[in-house]
Amino acid sequence: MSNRWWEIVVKCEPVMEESVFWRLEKFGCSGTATEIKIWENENNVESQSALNEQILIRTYIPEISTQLLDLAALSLWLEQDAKLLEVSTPEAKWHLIDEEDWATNWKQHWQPAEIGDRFLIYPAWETPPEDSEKIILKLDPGAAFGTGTHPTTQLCLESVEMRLYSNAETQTIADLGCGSGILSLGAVLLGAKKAYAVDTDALATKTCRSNCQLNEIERNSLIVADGSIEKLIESGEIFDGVVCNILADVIVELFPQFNQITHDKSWAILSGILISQADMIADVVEQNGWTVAALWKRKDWCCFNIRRSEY
Ligand SMILES: C[S@@+](CC[C@H](N)C(=O)[O-])C[C@H]1O[C@@H](n2cnc3c(N)ncnc32)[C@H](O)[C@@H]1O
Repeated sequence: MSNRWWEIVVKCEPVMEESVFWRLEKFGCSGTATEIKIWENENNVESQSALNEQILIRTYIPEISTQLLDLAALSLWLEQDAKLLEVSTPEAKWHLIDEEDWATNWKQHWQPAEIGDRFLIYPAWETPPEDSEKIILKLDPGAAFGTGTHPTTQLCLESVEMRLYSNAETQTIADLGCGSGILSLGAVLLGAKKAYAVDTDALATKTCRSNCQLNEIERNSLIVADGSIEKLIESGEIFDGVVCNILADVIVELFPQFNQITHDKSWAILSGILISQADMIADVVEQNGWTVAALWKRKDWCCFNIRRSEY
């Protein structure tokens, strides 16, 4: 049976070879190989003839075992390793290879899973039980992120459950970087008044819309739009809660605009953040007048529960 693999290519200085191999092995890659390449050092104007020897390390990991967020984390770890060795930052690139039979294979591996106390995530192609006490959230994530298998999604959905525990029907939610829509769907299924989901990836918003239909969500209860925080600002809505599971660097960029879409008692859930990036996020949160209420961790990842008021 064939499936899709990520081909990861790291270009780095030869001195990093061992540490890159170790890092890739720890990440779960197999079949790692090195090619020696010599590039002209275009940045070195003074010595036009100087050559910059770099190596290419090529490796593979099944798509089923990793997600884009993990690959971004890998890239960050490589950058940190290079800093420790005091060499230039390696360039890591990845792409998917071989699509044959992928969907079938992936569907066999993705099974229904409980998240938090209330949710049972069900693949669209399976028949959910009729007598479950859980809220059944049906998903066909397609190519979008958000099956519920990633720790950051789980942490966010558990936080949404906690936030909406007693007052769901009063809450309007923004889902910034919605992917499959799992977080805003979860909020609406918990009884939230309304949710707005945005994503810069048109495939994600398309998937989110079809997941709304799958879960029989009324059109006005979950609005989906292509774009980012500017779409939420344009909506003119002031949100009681914002969920945002994107990479830390993107959160840092977007967070100063959170005050334009929230009121002074709003809350937010931030994830997609490596534990090593928590201090950076806490600083940005506090600099913008928000308070960190709780920090949850799972594996290498963390999730911030924050609020605008001080109490
Ligand atoms: C890690 S996924 C999260 C998906 C889902 N919310 C979850 O928790 O599983 C991040 C999503 O954010 C989207 N994204 C990345 N940068 C963005 C930005 N600046 N504004 C809006 N969405 C963005 C990506 O396309 C991706 O679908």
